[in-house]
Amino acid sequence: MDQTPMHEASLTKNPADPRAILSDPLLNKGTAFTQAERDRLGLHGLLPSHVSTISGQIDRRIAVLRAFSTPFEKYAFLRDLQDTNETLFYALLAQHRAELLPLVYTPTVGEACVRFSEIYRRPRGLFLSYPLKGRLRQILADLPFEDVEVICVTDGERILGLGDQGAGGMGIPIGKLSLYTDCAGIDPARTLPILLDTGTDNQARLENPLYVGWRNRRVRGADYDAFIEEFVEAVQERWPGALLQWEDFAGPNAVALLSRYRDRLPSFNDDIQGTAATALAAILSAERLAGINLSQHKILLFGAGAAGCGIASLLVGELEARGLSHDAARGCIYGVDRDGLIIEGVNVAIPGQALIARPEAEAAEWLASGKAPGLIETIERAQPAVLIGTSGQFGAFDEPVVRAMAQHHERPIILPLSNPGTRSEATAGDVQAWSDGRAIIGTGSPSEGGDGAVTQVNNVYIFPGIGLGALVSGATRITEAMFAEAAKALASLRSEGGSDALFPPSEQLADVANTVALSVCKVAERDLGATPPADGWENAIARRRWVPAYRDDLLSVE
Ligand SMILES: NC(=O)c1ccc[n+]([C@@H]2O[C@H](COP(=O)([O-])OP(=O)(O)OC[C@H]3O[C@@H](n4cnc5c(N)ncnc54)[C@H](O)[C@@H]3O)[C@@H](O)[C@H]2O)c1
Ligand SMILES: O=C(O)C[C@H](O)C(=O)O
Ligand SMILES: [Mg+2]
Repeated sequence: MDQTPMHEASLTKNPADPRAILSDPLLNKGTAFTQAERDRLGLHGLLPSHVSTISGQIDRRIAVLRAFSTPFEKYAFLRDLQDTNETLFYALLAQHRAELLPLVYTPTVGEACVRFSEIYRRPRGLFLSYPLKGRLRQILADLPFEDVEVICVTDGERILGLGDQGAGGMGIPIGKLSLYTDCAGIDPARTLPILLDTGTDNQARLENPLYVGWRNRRVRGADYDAFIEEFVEAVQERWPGALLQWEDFAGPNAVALLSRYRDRLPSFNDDIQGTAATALAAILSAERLAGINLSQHKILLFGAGAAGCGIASLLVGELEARGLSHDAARGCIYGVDRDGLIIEGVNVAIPGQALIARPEAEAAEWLASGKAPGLIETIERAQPAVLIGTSGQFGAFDEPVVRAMAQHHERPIILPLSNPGTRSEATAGDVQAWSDGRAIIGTGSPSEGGDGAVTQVNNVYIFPGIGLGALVSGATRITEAMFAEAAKALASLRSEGGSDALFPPSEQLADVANTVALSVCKVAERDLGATPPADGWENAIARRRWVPAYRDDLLSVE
């Protein structure tokens, strides 16, 4: 006997089931289906009577969203909208970007990753779990994701500063790709979030009966590497030329995967390279605001992991470009990690730290106490003009630290970049208060407790434009020069209006993405031989933009 439930049977037996269009988030218009569409597509009865416009829908959705009391509830509401009506989701986001960005992205996306299993409802993107090893090629070949242009992938091990979230990490690629569409106008049908589920070492997740991921400790070493290799080969075969963004991998894997794959496909690590360009742009803006010359000052990086070492590397390149020798450029940068000031031969923990390790001879006096100096001691000795936090250590920039920074500089530049706010080295309000309002401040997450002059220094100012520029120019590689130029392009957007803002406000992220994309296209033309279209890169960038408007060709869909 046929055991198929009746509603499923009728769905499969009738491919023209009118409900199919309502459950396709890229085609669904909800109450905005016109009477003619309802007639033609057989939607009468399936929708309430009122025929809305997209602007009416936006007004209704934003009113409903504002009635929720917590950011997490609002996040779940927005994700649900994204999974049911993607056009409306992006139209809403474009119209209310400043309000919604902190919900679909940092900081709320962090809580959403921690609580991912509680709100998991519908499939989005790909979960490729380790037990599928050996089958990835076939799985990708069989799935109906055609024309994918941008992939964001994580294994969930370093989700913001919140550590290992296993499969819950999927929230991050979903959020990043939402911004590829919102800011850079990449067609959502051409984006693909991927979670490589190689297990989790988060005991709470492993023990939680609700956890939706693969309940296994993390696969490591050669087995892990082979799985990633299989994944990359499968991606290259299925979507040749697609851009692959590595996101929120734990430090050592982040560095290793970038160096293994950066020359094999258009690919970059957002936490290393996107963050570096963002931080450099913030420093270039702040330098002009403070009226200083960076090459005559010291910069202190607190937390020299993937992000910190990426920033160091791009900074050294910038200082060299200004005429400093390699050693002089390195000498401008100090790194303090969990074992104090990073000193050659003493406490270099990862290869990237070697670039900024202080020579042992120079540090001999400092080591007299038998221990590498900590943050405050390093500030007192080096008197840096810039302090950057990528440590994930909440409150590490305390009052003595900020006061020490403010003692030697009229306008100290203080950038607690760790996310989310619960992992930030300092709040903007505290930095303002402890520096008597003199500090130039940028925080990774939207600032809480600061006034209007605090900039969100987050790689969302860079990665959408990098991706857009790479796609428009057809770049086969994402190069360091692209990040250096992107940083300069972003810094050039600082308004000279007298405010302390380092970047334009988030409302302008679409313009920012265009500017960054243009700088990438120019580097692709100069260094990779990309050919500009006859009417120039700007027009090519503008032409590419997907806009969140309902399709008006549904009446002709067969
Ligand atoms: N604002 C942004 O755009 C942005 C971008 C990337 C990363 N981040 C944030 O930066 C943080 C770090 O990211 P990552 O990818 O570099 O991670 P990571 O794990 O590679 O690096 C963190 C570093 O901090 C060090 N650290 C830990 N405890 C410390 C302590 N008590 N004192 C000094 N150093 C300590 C670790 O040893 C490690 O070197 C995260 O919170 C992340 O959210 C922000
Ligand atoms: O995701 C963000 O908000 C920025 C960055 O990529 C991070 O990992 O913190
Ligand atoms: Mg990240």
